Amino acid sequence: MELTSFLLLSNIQGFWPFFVVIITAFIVMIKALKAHFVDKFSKKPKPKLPPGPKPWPIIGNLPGLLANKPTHKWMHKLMKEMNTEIACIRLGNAYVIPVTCPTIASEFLRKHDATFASRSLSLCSDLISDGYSTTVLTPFGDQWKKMKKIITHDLLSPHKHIWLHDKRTEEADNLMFYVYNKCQYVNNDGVSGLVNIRSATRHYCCNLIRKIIFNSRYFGKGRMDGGPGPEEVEHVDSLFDLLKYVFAFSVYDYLPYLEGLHLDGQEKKVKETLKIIKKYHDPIVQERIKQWNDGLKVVEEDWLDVMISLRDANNNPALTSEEINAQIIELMMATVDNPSNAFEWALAEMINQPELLQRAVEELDSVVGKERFVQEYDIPKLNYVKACAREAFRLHPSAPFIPPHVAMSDIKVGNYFIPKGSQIILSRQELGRNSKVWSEPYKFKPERHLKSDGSDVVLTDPSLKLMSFSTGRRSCPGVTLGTTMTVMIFARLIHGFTWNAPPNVSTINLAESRDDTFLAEPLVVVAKPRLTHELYHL
Ligand code: HEM
Repeated sequence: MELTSFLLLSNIQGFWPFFVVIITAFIVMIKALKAHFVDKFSKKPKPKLPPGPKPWPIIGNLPGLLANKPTHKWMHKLMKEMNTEIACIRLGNAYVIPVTCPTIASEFLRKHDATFASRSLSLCSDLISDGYSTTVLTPFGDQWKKMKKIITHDLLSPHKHIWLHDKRTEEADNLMFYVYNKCQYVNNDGVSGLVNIRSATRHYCCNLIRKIIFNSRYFGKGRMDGGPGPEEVEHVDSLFDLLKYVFAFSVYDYLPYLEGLHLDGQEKKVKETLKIIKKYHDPIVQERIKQWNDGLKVVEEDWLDVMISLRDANNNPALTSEEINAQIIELMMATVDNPSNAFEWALAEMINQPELLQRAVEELDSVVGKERFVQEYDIPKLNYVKACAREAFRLHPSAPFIPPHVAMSDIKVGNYFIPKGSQIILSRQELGRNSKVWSEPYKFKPERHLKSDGSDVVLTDPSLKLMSFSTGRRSCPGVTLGTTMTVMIFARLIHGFTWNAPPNVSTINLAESRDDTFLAEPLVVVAKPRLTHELYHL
C-alpha cells in the first residue's frame, strides 16, 4: 500500500468513532425535538392528574390539611364540592389520590394491581414495623414477600385455622360468660344488665388474638367474671392508639425535613405506646425463644411457637426475634378493630330498627335452637346474620381509608396520569356509600345483601362495591379468621341475649365520632340472657 493511501485510510478509521457520536447525537436531538413539538401541537390530549385543589409551591395543599381536621372529612368534602370520585391532593412532594368509586378502585387494585402493590413510608409505620420488617406496613420488596408468605401459609392457612378452633371457641364462650355476668350487675341507678358493647367486643377480639399468639387470654391475673384486667385494658387501649396514629396524616411524612422539630409530638407518642405494648410482649417472646433453644419446648401450641420454629432453606430460624416482635404487634392491630366496630354499629342500628334484630333472632333460633350456643359450623346457614355484618362493613367501616397503595411507576389509570410514588387511598367509607351503586346508601338495610337464590352470603367483595378485605396482592390474608370472628360476635350475642336501649333512652344516637369512623359514644345497652342459664357458665 502506498504511504498516502495508508494515511488516508487510518484517518478515516480514526474518524469513525467521532462520526458515530455525531450521528447518534443528531438522531437523539431530532427525536427530542419531534417529541417536544408533537407533544406541544398534537391534538391528542395529554393525560392529566386527577382534579384537585390548586397546590402551593413546595408545600402543596398542606395548609388545607392543617386547617381542616379530621383529614378524611376534609378530603371527602373537597371531592363532593369538586363533584369527582378521584382527586389529587398534593401534600408536600407527595401526590395523595383518594378514590370513592368502585369502578376506579378496581382499575387500581384489579387491573393495575402489580403497579400499586407498594406502601408509603411514614415515621409511624417505620416505628411500628421496626424498620419495615413486617407485612401490612412494609413497601413492596423481598421483606414484604417473605412476611406475607409466612402469614398466609404458616399462620392463616386452612389447616392452621382448624388447628386453632378450640381457642376461638374458648374465647366465644368467655364472651358469653362475661356479658352474662354483666347482666347480673345492678348499677347505682338501679339498672341491671348494662353492657358496654365497645369494651366487650374489643376485649373479645384482643383476648382471641392473644390466645392465638401467646396461648393466653391474660397478661396478668385477669378477672373472675371473664373481663379484662388492668393489663389487658392498657394493652387494648394502646393498640387502638397505634391504629389512630398509623392513619393520621402527619405533616412530617410529607415534609420530612421538619421531622427533627417534633412539633406535633407524634414520634414521642408512638414510641411511648410501643413501649407499653412491648412491656407485655417482649418478655413472653424472649422466654419462649429460650424454651425452644433449651429444648424445654418441643410442641407447637400457638402462632408464637410456629414463628419461632420456622426454618429457612439453610435450616436457620426464618424470623429474627425483632421480626417476630414487630409482626405480632401488627397482627394484633389487624385483628382488633374491624369485628368489634362492625358489631357495635350494627347493634345500635338494629336496636333502632327492632324488626331487623327480630329477623336475626328468628334465623338463629331456627338454625341453632335454644338448647346450645352458636358454633362455627352454623355459620354457613346464617345468611341473614352475615348480611347484617356485611351491611355494617359497608356503612360503618372501622377506618375511613385502607392503608395507602403506592404507584411503583408512572401509569395512566382511566384518563388520568398517576405519577410514580403517588399514594392511592381507597375510601372505605365512601365506596360503601356511593349512591351510584347503592340505593338509600345511608340506610342500614341488611336484606340488600341476600341473594334471591338463597346462596351463601360472604363478607368479602372483590368488586370493591364495599371495602371489607380488599383485593389483589395487598389484600387481607385474614379473611377466614376475620369473617369467623365477626360472625361469631354477631351470632353469639344476638342469639344469647335480648338487647334494648337503656331506660329513658328512646333511640340510640347514631352520631359518628368527630375524629374517626367509630360511634361518637361507646354503645351501652341493656342485655338479658335468652337461653338456659347453665349454658353461660364456663
Ligand atoms: C374482619 C376483619 C378484617 C378486615 C375487615 C380486614 C381488612 C383488611 C384490609 C382492608 C386490608 C388492606 C388491604 C389493602 O391494602 O388492599 C387488610 C390488610 C391486611 N390484613 Fe386484614 N382485615 C381483617 C382481619 C385480619 C386478621 C384477623 C388478620 C390476621 C391476623 C389480618 C391481617 C392482615 C394483613 C397481614 C394485611 C396486610 C396485607 C398486605 O399488605 O399485603 N387481617 N385487612
